[in-house]
Amino acid sequence: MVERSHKPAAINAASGQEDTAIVIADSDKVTLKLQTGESVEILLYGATIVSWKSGGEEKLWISESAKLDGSKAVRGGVPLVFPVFGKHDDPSVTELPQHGFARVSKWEFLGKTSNSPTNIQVDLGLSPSQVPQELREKWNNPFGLIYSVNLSQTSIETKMLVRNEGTESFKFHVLFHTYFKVPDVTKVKVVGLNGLGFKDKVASALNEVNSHFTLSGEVDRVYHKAPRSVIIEDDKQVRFHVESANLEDVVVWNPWANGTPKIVDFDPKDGWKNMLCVETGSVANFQSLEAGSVWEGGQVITATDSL
Ligand SMILES: O=P(O)(O)OC[C@H]1O[C@@H](O)[C@H](O)[C@@H](O)[C@@H]1O
Repeated sequence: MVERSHKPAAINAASGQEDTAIVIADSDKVTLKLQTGESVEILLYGATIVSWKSGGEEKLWISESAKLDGSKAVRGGVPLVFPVFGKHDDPSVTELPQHGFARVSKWEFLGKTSNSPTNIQVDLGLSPSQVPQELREKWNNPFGLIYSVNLSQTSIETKMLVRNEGTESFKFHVLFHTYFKVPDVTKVKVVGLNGLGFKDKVASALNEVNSHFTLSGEVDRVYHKAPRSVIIEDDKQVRFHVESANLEDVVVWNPWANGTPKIVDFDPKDGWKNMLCVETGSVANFQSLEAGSVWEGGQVITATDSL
């Protein structure tokens, strides 16, 4: 149970009238719905956002064979990366699996923290007792996470609060691993990352073009000290605006045709054409958190084609 001074009252069932925003929570999932039709679905497993609908359309890509039963991390939506990004040789995290344990732990629904007909927010919490035992032993730090998801008519906001509840400092990575749904990734431009230093995790074919890049092959890049604002657009229009707060890095990932056959739960295999991960986080360096301290970072994603 995550302790907090102003813990909201949990709601366990449909709480709204038909003319207002509602939150529906069951033992596996929390659903937020605005009266204007927008919605978000969050699995308690991993606190993974598995659907975001805005303007009548799904905005997130999710694999047709994604496991939604808590048997493995969800392939798609917005999985959460904590306390390590990828695999890392730092002794404090080296035993952990790729991307840590937040995405494979069952979170607690803490409740609804704001609500109007056009805006609704829920909080979810994770503490060590909810982390699978074998993983908890590999990162034995007393911590509390509070993950807030806020839905409004054209945007979602995701915020992570990390609290050190121990007597010694610890370090961590955190990342919102967002799978954006796009009509044709070969036409996508990511605007805002030009000229930045990055770590290339594959020797990829990537065409740098002035203030943006287009994709023409597998890409897996960690852009360090990225700007707060990144835009995903294609030949037709700006699709998404991603605005981050207190997050230094942006990861861009698409496995392309050669990469998807190696990912067992990636379906259809040509689904890479319709997805792009643009992931805001703090992963190039560790954040260090003193005993008793709190860190917070987040992002707002606006679906500009719904405006
Ligand atoms: O297959 P996973 O563990 O969900 O990771 C997917 C990808 O996640 C990205 O964030 C990483 O940069 C990639 O290297 C990785 O392949």
